[in-house]
Amino acid sequence: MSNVAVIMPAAGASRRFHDKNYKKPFAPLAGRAVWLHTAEKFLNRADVKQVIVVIADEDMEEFQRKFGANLAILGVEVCRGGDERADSVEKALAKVKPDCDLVAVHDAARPCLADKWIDAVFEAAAKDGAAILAVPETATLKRVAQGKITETVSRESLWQAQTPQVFRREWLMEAYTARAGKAATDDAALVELAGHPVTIVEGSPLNLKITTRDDLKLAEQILKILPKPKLDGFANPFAGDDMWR
Ligand SMILES: Nc1ccn([C@@H]2O[C@H](COP(=O)(O)OP(=O)(O)OP(=O)(O)O)[C@@H](O)[C@H]2O)c(=O)n1
Ligand SMILES: C[C@](O)(CO)[C@H](O)COP(=O)(O)O
Repeated sequence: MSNVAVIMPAAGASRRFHDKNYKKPFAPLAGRAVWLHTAEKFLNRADVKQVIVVIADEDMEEFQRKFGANLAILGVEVCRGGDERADSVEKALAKVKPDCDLVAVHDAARPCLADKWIDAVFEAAAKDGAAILAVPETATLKRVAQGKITETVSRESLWQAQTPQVFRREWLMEAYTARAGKAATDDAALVELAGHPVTIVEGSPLNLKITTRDDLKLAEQILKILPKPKLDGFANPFAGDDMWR
């Protein structure tokens, strides 16, 4: 069995979420914060040895006030994020325990995970060194400029990357060392650049990234149909509190 460290980026600005009360990782979803739903998917796994949630500087004080006691119970570590998602991952990567041979990066904004998808991408990464969940592109894609279509882009062989994205620790370290501040909207892009092949594991459109308020409504419905993770003795720290208001 691999020893997996999970990095959960939750330090974004949630600009597209347009909620004056909450950033999306902290928004209430079926009675608890989005990030807690996401963390739960990993916390009871025997192969997960470390969970690091990445929080923006501006949110750290409130986050610790609200969740500090539960973080200790759950063994979730906290790390300060950076300006870009890749900066946040890079900061957390420096805290990954050396005995973790795999590192899984999973958006805190993707709470709708099923164990079978995690199992599949972890297994593929253990075998191949790098693997990500993704779904085949099913829409017709248009390139647009000034509100007009300039090109219809073939969707042939196009997949939508998701997370978890899972890598041998040394490959991900190497990729981030070589990054030199380059922008990257996912971690696989940096591992590809470092010359390592990344295996695609077909996931599900249900593994939704919460980006807008409508996505939150969708996530609530999806959670109803996903198998629930078992989490004995977990106190719900989000007891309708208004800490993010
Ligand atoms: N500097 C950043 C930017 C993003 N993220 C995290 O990376 C995940 C995916 O990013 P995205 O969905 O783009 O979140 P935001 O950047 O917050 O969204 P927006 O672009 O609407 O501001 C989210 O869990 C987000 O919190 C992060 O940890 N640090
Ligand atoms: C990592 C990711 O979820 C894969 O689809 C996506 O790239 C995150 O992009 P965002 O702009 O940071 O949401």
